[in-house]
Parts: sequence; C-alpha cells; structure tokens
Amino acid sequence: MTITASFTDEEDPDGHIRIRRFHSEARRVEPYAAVHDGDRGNHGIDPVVKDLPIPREVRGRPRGPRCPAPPWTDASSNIPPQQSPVPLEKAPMNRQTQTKSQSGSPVTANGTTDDRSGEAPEKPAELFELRDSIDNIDAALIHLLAERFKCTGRVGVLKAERRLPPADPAREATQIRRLRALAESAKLDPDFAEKFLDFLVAEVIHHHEAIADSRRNNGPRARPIPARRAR
Ligand SMILES: O=C(O)C(=O)C[C@]1(C(=O)O)C=C[C@@H](O)C=C1
Repeated sequence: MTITASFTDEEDPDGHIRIRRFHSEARRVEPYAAVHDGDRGNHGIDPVVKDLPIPREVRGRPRGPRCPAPPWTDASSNIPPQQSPVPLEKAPMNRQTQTKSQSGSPVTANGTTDDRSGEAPEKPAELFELRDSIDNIDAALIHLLAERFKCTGRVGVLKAERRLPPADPAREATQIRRLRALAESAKLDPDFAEKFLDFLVAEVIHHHEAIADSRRNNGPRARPIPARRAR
C-alpha cells in the first residue's frame, strides 16, 4: 500500500484524508481491514468510499504498457496537485475512475475540480481533427501490412518449395540497418523501428514455418496437368 496523497479538511481541523494506492484488489483487503476493522478499532477512521467501484469496473481489462494499471484508491476527494507526491497528470485515471470533490463537482484527471456541474471536461476540436488523421493513418497501415503479408506469403511458398530456411538473418540485418537509418532521418525512434520490424518478421517467420509444415505433411502440391492440345 502506498499513500499517494494526504491532506486535511480546511473546514475540519481533525479531518484528514489519505489517498491510498494498493498493488491489487487482493492486496487491498488485508491492510484495509487492519485500518477499518482491526484491533485499533474504528477510531473515527471511515472509508470515504465504502464500496470500491474501481476494481469491478476494471476487472478483466488487459494490462500492459498500453493499459496502465488503474489507481486502487478509496479516495473520493479532490487532490490539490501541489499536495500530490506524484504528478497527477501522470496518474492513470480514466473517466470511470473520475470521482467527485467534497463540493460534489467532478474531479478531473489532473486533480482540479470541474465546476460545470456533472459535465465531463470538454474535448478540444483539435483532438477530433487529430483523431481523424490518426484513423486514416491506421487504415493506411493496415492496408500496407496486408500488402506486405501478401508478398511474404509468396516468399514463404518459394522458400518451402526450395526447402530454404524460413528465417534469413543476413537479410534481417540489412533490413534493420536500413530501417534504423530511415527512422533516424524521419525523426522516429530507431529502437522502435527495429522492434517493430522484429515483431513483423517474427510473425512472417511463423507463417513461413506453417507453410513449410503443411507442405511436409501433405506432400508437394500436385502440379496442374496442362490440357493436351487437340491435334
Ligand atoms: O526476405 C525474406 O527472406 C523473408 O522471408 C521476408 C522477411 C521479412 O518479413 O522481411 C522475413 C523473414 C526473414 O528472416 C527475412 C525477411
């Protein structure tokens, strides 16, 4: 458990609010009970949120670099950014985990209070324009990848027919050098470019192996017999 923020209630000198972050729901239960139900008794320490809405909402969501762990917090109060030990704009907080301040106004991801009652923060028009372009670029990427896989599919067949190994490390080394240089001149992270190529090539090799396996198991494909010309 980590105390991510701790502050007092301006209107109640005895009022302390702590925002706690738990590694996981499983590791929340014990320390939570120790504070609220333990021997120390409940000396006026009340969970602000009695029933945690967050774990239920995030259950089953994939975790990974693109999906940061959601905050495991029992706080329902606003966090003044200057009091937060972590920059709040970096805190993974999504719409579902947005909460309300003591005044009842929604708390935004950067810890400020949005006073337009009940409304989510407005998204700027530029965000939508940029997303339109991102969608177009993603569509182009999908089409380009589909074309690349058509070519590599044919390479896979050629390699299987000639019993060539699916992977060609020398070719890969040339590709890496070339793509890293291209990435650098395009101001793209060359490490990312290399990782992306690795990811692609690994998939291609997988396909090549599947093609070679299916040929081995089914034997070489029968060549179509050319129709005899009528004399
Ligand atoms: O060029 C080849 O030999 C391929 O099989 C294609 C490809 C690629 O996807 O670019 C895939 C595997 C090889 O190790 C090298 C390159």
